[in-house]
Amino acid sequence: MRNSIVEFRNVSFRYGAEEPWVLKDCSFSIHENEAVAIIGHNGSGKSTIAKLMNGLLFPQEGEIIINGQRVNEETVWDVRKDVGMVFQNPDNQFVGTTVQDDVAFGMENRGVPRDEMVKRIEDTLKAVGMQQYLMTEPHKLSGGQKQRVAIASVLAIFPSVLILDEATAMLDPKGRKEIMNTVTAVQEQRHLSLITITHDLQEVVQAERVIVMNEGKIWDEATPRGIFAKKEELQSIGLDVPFVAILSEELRKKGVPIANEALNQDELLEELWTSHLTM
Ligand SMILES: Nc1ncnc2c1ncn2[C@@H]1O[C@H](COP(=O)(O)OP(=O)(O)OP(=O)(O)O)[C@@H](O)[C@H]1O
Repeated sequence: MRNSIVEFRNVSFRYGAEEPWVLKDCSFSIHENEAVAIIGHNGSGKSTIAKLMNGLLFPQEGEIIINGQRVNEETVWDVRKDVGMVFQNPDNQFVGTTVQDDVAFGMENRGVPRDEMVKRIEDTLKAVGMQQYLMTEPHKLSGGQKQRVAIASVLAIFPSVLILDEATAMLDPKGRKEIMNTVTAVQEQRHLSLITITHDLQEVVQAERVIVMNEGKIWDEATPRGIFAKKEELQSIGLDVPFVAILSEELRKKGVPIANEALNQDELLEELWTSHLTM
């Protein structure tokens, strides 16, 4: 069993005493080197969870433990070293005038020695395929390149957890795929826990586990296969399911014996081939 890196224990949160509860009694864990997707309808509380994880917000009830440490005003700077976040809009995440300055910024704030900084800038930009853009001004980069630099800036702090909060939402399908491939490679290399908050079904399918939020509560958590088997229930809470899952269901209704839930085209073809052999 892998160690748990993030633990939410009966967490409830609201943005003000007069505001409605945004999260109510949420408990879950995320383990070392685990890739988890958090999904849910708009306003279900996903981004709030991300902000609670790195101490941008604090819960009114319950507790959040990151790497064994309870998140509060005293531990928040340690926690932020451990939990890196990349947001949706790359233009809001730049502070440096060159790519190099930008990656250096977070390290400067944390007092990383200069030689070490130079090494980390080189290593992290290489990890995200941006080493040739060291001196480029960020506004000259494409959306996907900007997100790669934002990821490098976070990785340079050596977090244990990387949160992507709709970080690929502004990219085209190719750009999304490239970013996710890069992040997956980095996750494996650095044994990171990866939390992807997303509406993109392809990203959900890539996760080991999916946490489904509905109206501020955890509605379910399971593997992508387990989650997408509940097609109608998911649709009833405003969520999409992959097209192959809908197609499989329709084929089943027409009498095609598809035994296992398919998550992509290749798996569905395999299922159809197997059922053809047994018919
Ligand atoms: N700063 C804020 N002040 C007051 N209410 C807020 C604030 N930020 C978010 N909320 C409310 O909290 C609820 C949850 O918002 P949150 O952004 O966590 O949802 P989400 O699941 O990430 O949504 P989306 O998929 O649209 O990004 C929403 O009802 C939202 O209006």
